[in-house]
Amino acid sequence: MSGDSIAPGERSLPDEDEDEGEESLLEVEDLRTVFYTDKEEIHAVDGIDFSIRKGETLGIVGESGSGKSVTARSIMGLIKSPGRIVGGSIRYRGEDLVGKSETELEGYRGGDIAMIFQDPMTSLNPVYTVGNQIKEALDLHQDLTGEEATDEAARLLESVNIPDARRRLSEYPHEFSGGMRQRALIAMALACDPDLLICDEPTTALDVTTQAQILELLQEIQRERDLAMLFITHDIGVIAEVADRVAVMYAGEIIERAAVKPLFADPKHPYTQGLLESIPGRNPEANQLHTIDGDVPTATEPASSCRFAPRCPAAFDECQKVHPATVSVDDDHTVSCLLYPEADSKTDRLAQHRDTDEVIDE
Ligand SMILES: Nc1ncnc2c1ncn2[C@@H]1O[C@H](COP(=O)(O)OP(=O)(O)OP(=O)(O)O)[C@@H](O)[C@H]1O
Ligand code: NI
Repeated sequence: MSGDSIAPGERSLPDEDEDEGEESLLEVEDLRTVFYTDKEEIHAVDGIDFSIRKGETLGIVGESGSGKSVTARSIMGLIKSPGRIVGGSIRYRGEDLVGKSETELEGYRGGDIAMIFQDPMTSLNPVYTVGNQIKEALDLHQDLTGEEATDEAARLLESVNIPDARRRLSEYPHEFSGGMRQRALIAMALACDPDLLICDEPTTALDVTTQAQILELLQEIQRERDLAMLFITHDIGVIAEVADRVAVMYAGEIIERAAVKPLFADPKHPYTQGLLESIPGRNPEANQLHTIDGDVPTATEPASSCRFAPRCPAAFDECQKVHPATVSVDDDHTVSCLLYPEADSKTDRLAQHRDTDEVIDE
């Protein structure tokens, strides 16, 4: 069903973006989402850029409050008052989703783009059987009804490894265990036949064994269906298992972006380095688990400094005064930190960061 929602006709072609324009399914550019509360403005997502290519998994990792869920909800068109997308674009197959009507967005949601949340109970309706809920999605998105829909629903439950699938169609969500519910939710998402699956902490509420099984299942499904995935987690260890590319978020910004291998082998940002040190077993000499002291600050105004500076072991005076620009340190590896470009003198670096909103090349 992909592409159906994009009507043919006369419209200007989307900008071909650099080298990845053709294969990018989703391109997010300078996205800004603000919550206007009685007390303050919260810049929950503050100018982020990333893209997801067909069939790949982009992991977004960051501590609690860094803006991961608001990013996901912005893409899904689920930001409600007092929140608002105030800038940037979210292009899906070249079409900007920002500014689309609720009806148009409903066409994408669950159709082209599906989402799985941390707590399956909030997405499953307790008063309908699991089978009915999957069949409703099949009716809505694949025009399947009656016997055909029942067969397909059973097949979907089997495909997410729920034993005795046909019988379990007539059970209610509360009769399923936590892991089974998450599987049922994945089946529901698949009933929409999406091209992009957004997973917001899908395994956080599960025990370790179930978590591993669900991660494996998601990867299997992705390979089979050539799905693109946006995988959100606070656990950088999980990222290593599922992601092809990674975006590290901090206080509304993406502070480092790279393919998973270079990010783990050679993290550039002190925050990323700190997150990696917190993985148990990664640093055998450490006799206690390293954690970064303090919390993610709430961004209540546009950034005029490095928001990580107060917690950063490498911070110097200017970090409190200059907002770091994005530096390209390698092919498809960027970092937003005044320590880069590494080869330049401190004076040169600061001048570049002060002067530019564009990417600085190393
Ligand atoms: N409806 C809302 N009203 C006001 N502020 C909000 C709202 N939703 C999110 N925020 C704020 O936006 C910021 C980012 O929140 P978000 O939920 O995206 O964080 P997160 O990275 O997903 O964290 P977690 O790992 O805890 O889920 C936080 O400061 C949060 O308080
Ligand atoms: Ni979240």
